[in-house]
Amino acid sequence: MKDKLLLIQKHLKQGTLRKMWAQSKWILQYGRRYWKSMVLYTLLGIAGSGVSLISSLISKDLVDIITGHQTGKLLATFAAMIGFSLANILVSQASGYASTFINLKVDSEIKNDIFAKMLVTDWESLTAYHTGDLVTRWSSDASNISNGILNWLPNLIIYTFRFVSALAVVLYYDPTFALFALLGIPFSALLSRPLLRRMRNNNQKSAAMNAKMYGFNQEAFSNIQTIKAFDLIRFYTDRLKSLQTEYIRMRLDFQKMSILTSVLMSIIGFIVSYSCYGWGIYRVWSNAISYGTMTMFLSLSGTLTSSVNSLASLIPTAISLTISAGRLMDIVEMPQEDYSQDSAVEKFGKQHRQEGIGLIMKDLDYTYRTGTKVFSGASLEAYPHEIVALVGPSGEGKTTMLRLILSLLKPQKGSFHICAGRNEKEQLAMSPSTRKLFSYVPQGNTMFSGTIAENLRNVKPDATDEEIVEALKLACAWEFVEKLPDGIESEVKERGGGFSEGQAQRLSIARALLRKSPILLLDEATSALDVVTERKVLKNIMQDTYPRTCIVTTHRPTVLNICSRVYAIRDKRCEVLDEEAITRMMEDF
Ligand SMILES: Nc1ncnc2c1ncn2[C@@H]1O[C@H](COP(=O)(O)OP(=O)(O)OP(=O)(O)O)[C@@H](O)[C@H]1O
Repeated sequence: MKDKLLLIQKHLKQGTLRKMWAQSKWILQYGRRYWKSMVLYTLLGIAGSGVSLISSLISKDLVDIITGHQTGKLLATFAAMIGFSLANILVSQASGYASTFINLKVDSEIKNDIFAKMLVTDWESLTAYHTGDLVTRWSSDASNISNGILNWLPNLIIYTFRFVSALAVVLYYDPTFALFALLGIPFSALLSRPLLRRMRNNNQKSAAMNAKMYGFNQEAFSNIQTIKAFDLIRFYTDRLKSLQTEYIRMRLDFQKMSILTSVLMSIIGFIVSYSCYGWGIYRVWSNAISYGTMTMFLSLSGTLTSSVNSLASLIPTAISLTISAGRLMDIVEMPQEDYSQDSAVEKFGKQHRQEGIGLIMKDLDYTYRTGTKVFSGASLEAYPHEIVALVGPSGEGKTTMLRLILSLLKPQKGSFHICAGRNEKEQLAMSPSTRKLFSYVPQGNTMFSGTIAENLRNVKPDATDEEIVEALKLACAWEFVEKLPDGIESEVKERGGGFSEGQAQRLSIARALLRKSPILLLDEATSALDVVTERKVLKNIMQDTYPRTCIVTTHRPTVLNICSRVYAIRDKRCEVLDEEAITRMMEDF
C-alpha cells in the first residue's frame, strides 16, 4: 500500500497524471464534435450484445426442449435461434460498416484540422522539429486519436453493458456459477499491471522511432544524387540496417512480454472455462440445473471473460491515446500566427494596385531563439519600380532579412510597415496577413512535378497561355521553353528534374512574376544564371510596367549597378552603399 502511494506521489510530482488529464481533456474536446457518431456506434454495439445474449437464452431453451427438460415448440424455438443468429450477423456487419465509415470521416476531418493548425503555427517554433517527425505526428498520431475518439468511450459502455447483462443472467439462474466465471478477473488484473507500465514507455519509444525512420527515408530519397556523389551508398544502407535493428529489437522486446502475458492469460482462460465446465456438469448431475442452462452458462462465461479482457485492453489504448494527444499538443499548442489583418491587407492591396506597394523597416533588432543575434538597429526601404539588393558575406543575415519581411520571424524591436507607393504616411503594419502581397523565390529548386504550365498556374489558376508566355519571357525562360517539343506543356520532374539549375530558377522566377504580387523577393534566385542572363532578367523586371517592388539577395556584385539601391549587411545593420563602394565591389569581384 505504501509502495502504491509512493508511486502515485512520484507520478504526481513528475506531473504525469496532470499531463494525462490535460491530454484526455484535449481528446474529449475533439470527441464532443462527434458525439452523434459515438452514440450511433454505442447503440449498434449494445444492440449486438443484446442480440447475442438473447441467442444464448434461446439456445438454452432449444437444448432443454431437445433433452426433454422443457416442453415447447421445437421448430419455433429453432427458427427464433436462426433468426437471432442472422440478426447477430447483420448487426455486427452494420456496426462494422458504420464504424469504418465514421472512422474514415473523422480521421480525415481531424487530419485536416491538425494540418491547418500546423500551417499557421509560428514558423520558427515549427522548425525546431524534423519534418519526418512532423509527418509522423500528423499521420499516425492523428489516426490514433480519431480511432480512439470513435471507439474508446463507446467500447467502454458496450463492454460494460455486455459484462453487466451477462452477469445479471448468470446471477439470475445460478449465482454460484458467477463465482467460477469471474475467477480469472483478479489474475488478469494482476497480469495487466507490468504490461501497462511498459506500454507507455514502449509507445513513446515506438513513436519516436517511427519518426526517426521516416525522417531518414525522406532525407535519403530526396538526396540520392548527393549519396551517390559522395559514395555514401554503403554508409546509408548500413545506417538503415542499424535503424531497422534498433526498431526490431524494440518491437521484439515488447512482443516477448506480450506473448508471455497472453500465454498466461490463455492458461487462466482454460482454467476458468474448465472449472465452469466441471461445475456445470456437477450442477446438472445433482439436478440443480438443466442441460440447457449449462450450455447457456458456458457461452456466458466466455462472454464474461472476453468482456473483462476487452475492458482491460482499454487501459493500454487510453495510454497510447494520451501519448498521441501529447505529441499533437506539442505542435498545435505552439504559438500561432496572427492573420487578423487579412481583410485590411486585401483592401489596402486593392486600393493601391495602381501605384504599387513599398516597404519601410526601421531600427529592427532580431535574435533567433538559439541566441544568434542577426540585426541590431537595421533599417531598409524599397518602393515600386525599384530593385533593391541585399549583399553581404555568407551568414550575415540576408535570408533572415527576407524572413523578417515575410513576417516568418518577428523582430524584437523596431517598426516595420508596408506603404502605399512611396507615401510613408499611408501605411499598414507588416504581419502574416501582409504575406499575400508578396511573391518569394527562395534558394534552391522549388518546381513541382507536372507540366511547366501547371507549375505556373499553381499561383494563378486562371492564367491564360499568353500570360504564361509573357511571364516566361520576362524571366528569360521563353528562349528555352519555346524550343521544347511540347512548349509550356513540357513535363517538369520532381524538384525541377529534367531542367538545368539555371533553367529551373528562371521557371521559378516566371511563376513568381505571373502572380503579379506588388512585392517580389528573390533569395539568390539568379545565382545559377550566367551574368548576362542574370542582368537581363533583372532589367526585364525593372522595365515591366507592373508597379513591382523587388528585393534581391545576391553574392555576385555584377548586377549591383542596375539596382536602385544596394544595402550591405554588416555589423548587424543594413548600410546603403554609394556608387563608389559599388564600383569597388564590382572591381574586386
Ligand atoms: N533557423 C535558424 N535558427 C537559428 N539561427 C539561424 C537560423 N537561420 C539562420 N541562422 C543564423 O543566422 C545568421 C544569418 O543567417 P542567414 O541565413 O540569414 O545568412 P545569409 O546572409 O542569408 O547567408 P547565405 O549568404 O549563406 O545564404 C547565421 O549566423 C545563421 O547561422
